[in-house]
Amino acid sequence: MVFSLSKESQAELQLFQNEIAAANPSDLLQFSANYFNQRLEQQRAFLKAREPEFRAKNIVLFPETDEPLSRPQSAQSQSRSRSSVMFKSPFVNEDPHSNVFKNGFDMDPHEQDAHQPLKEEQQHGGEKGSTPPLPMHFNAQRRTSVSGETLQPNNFDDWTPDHYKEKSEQQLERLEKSIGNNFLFNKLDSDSKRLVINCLEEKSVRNGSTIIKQGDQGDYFYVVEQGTVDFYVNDNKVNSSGPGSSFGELALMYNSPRAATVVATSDCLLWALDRLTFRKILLGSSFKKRLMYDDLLKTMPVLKSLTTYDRAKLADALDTKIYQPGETIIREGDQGENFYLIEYGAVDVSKDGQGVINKLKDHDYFGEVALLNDLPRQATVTATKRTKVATLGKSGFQRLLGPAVDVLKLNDPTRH
Ligand SMILES: Nc1ncnc2c1ncn2[C@@H]1O[C@@H]2COP(=O)(O)O[C@H]2[C@H]1O
Repeated sequence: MVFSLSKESQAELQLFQNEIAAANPSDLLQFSANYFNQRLEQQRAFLKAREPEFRAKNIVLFPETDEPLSRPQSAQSQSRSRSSVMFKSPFVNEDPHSNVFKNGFDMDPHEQDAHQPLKEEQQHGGEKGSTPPLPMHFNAQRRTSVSGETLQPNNFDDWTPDHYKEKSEQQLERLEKSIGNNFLFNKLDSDSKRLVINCLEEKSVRNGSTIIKQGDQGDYFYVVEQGTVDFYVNDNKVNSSGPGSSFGELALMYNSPRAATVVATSDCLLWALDRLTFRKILLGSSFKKRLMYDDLLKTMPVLKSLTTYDRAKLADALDTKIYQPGETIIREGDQGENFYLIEYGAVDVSKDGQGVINKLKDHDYFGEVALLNDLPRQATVTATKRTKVATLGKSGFQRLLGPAVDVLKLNDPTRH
């Protein structure tokens, strides 16, 4: 028998496959559990935000029992205890003549007749302002959590976005122009992007006002539409930024006090996203690399001197690579382009005529000598086990390692 997957299932699997390819997870099952948990939470969040619309149509999203969705039933369909309905993503450009949608669920063709009462909604579900149809056997009350990772968001089963408000066409147009291309939003799928945009609150701030005070608890994450801001750590100015930039993520990511004071240096127009929506929607996608590399960077002795902010910026610039036993990672005499941090595995460092001169393992680093001294590679590095490394390009190495560069210089094996 040949099983064929619906286009929706194929699209969902493709997304998942892309995520795996990008993350190269060492614990595939935990990664998968977290990934699908997050997808489910995002879908719930979106539906919860629009619950009043469903209620107005007598559709109960959150039934008391573990039964699937209850809905107004025709005499014909009342005898059926379980039913399937179609979830059309309201965030994508759907073809009104098709019942297959990106990031949504399609109707099981054998079950269509059993759902006359929903037909009208199914037909109009993609139009702006209409109530989105639901996935098959949907019950928003079921628990979603499966995570075992330290930085996973809290349990949000009881979470409803507090500040959800559909933006006007005019606001959407402005947002699209000003922050639509910001890297934070580009990484979101269309459902999540729309949810985040509708949870943003507009804030006008006068020149000279303090927007964030170092040491305070984190409440909002900010994106700058207009104006400029300065950052101060312990009263020393460390940074400035302007339109299109964002700030205030660290305290929300790490549940830590604000790491800097932020002061407006002109009248500013900001968009603020509340802590829970940030953690729920943005954290797992736009700040994924930071979550992914956080444990590695925190435990690397050479990076001990970096602040949370430095580590976050460093993580943004890292890429992952896996090498098989016997593979050459660096060849003596080549030009140096990358610095390497070993997440796990083992490598031999060897020199022509001398053989193996060093053995490195988890949380060691290599590739710094050529970059520090602007020299060709001084040794060959070969994986002796399956080895996962985080790589940092030359410009990132010079910009982002901050005080860790002094430690690298002190440890430079060619220095003496
Ligand atoms: N050098 C810096 N150190 C710490 N935070 C900084 C720095 N430069 C900019 N920031 C931003 O200032 C924000 C203050 O609030 P958070 O700690 O939540 O997140 C911080 C960062 O987004």
